[in-house]
Amino acid sequence: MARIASEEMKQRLKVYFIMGSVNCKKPPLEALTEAIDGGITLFQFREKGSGALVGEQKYELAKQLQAICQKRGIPFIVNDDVELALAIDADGVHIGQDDEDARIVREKIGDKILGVSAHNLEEAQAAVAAGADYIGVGPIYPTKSKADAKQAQGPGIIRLLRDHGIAIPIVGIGGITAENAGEVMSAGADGVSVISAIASASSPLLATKQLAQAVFNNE
Ligand SMILES: Cc1ncc(COP(=O)(O)OP(=O)(O)O)c(N)n1
Ligand SMILES: Cc1nc(C(=O)O)sc1CCOP(=O)(O)O
Ligand SMILES: [Mg+2]
Repeated sequence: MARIASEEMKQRLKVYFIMGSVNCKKPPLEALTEAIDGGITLFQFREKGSGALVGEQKYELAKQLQAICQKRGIPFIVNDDVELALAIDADGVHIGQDDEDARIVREKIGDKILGVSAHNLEEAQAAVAAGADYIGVGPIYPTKSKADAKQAQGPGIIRLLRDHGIAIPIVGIGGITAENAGEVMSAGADGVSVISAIASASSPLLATKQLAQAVFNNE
C-alpha cells in the first residue's frame, strides 16, 4: 500500500468526525452510522476523557466502529494509541504535540495515514518534516470537548499557515459548527473536524448533513 495522495487526503478531510463513547448522546454505533449516512468523509476513534473505556472494552468498541467504517468505505483513524491502530490494522493514527514523536510514529505505521496536531508555524513545519499526511489546526473556536485545549485562535491561524507556505492538507478543529464552518474553509482549510457538532446532536444524521452542506458550499 502506498502513502495516501495529497489530493485524496484533502477530499477525505472535508467532514471529519471524531468520537468516543463519552461524547455521544446516542449509542456510539448508532451515532457513527447516522454520521456516515449524513455524509462524513473520515472518522477518528478518540476514546478519551472521564469515563472512557480502556483495555478489552476499548479494543472491542474500536473493532465494532471500524467494522461499520469498513462496510461503508470510510477510513478509520485511531487517536493517540499507535499500538491499538497497529493491532486492528486501522487506516491511520492522529497524534498531538504531547504524544509519541511524529517521526517515530511514521516509522511504526509505514504508509498508514499520519495526522499531527499543530498550533503554530513551527509545529506545522515540523509535522511536514516528520511526514504527516495532514495537520489538525486548533482550537479555532472555544471547545468543551477537550479539557486541556489551548486558547482559541480563530480561523486566521489557518490563513497564516497557508501564507507561510504550509501546503499539506489542513483540517480545522475546535468549536466548529455548521454556522462557522464556512469561515474555516474560506481561511484555507481543506475540511473541518468536529466532535460535539455531530456527537451531541439529537440527530447526528441531520447535524452531519448541515455541516457537510456548509463545507461543500465554501470549498
Ligand atoms: C484532527 C485532529 N486534530 C487535532 C486533534 C488533537 O490532538 P491532540 O492535540 O493530541 O489532543 P487529543 O485529541 O489527543 O486530546 C485531534 N485529535 N484530531
Ligand atoms: C480533540 C480536539 N483537539 C483540539 C485541538 O485544538 O487540537 S480541539 C478538540 C475538541 C474538538 O471538539 P469540538 O468539535 O466538540 O469542539
Ligand atoms: Mg493526542
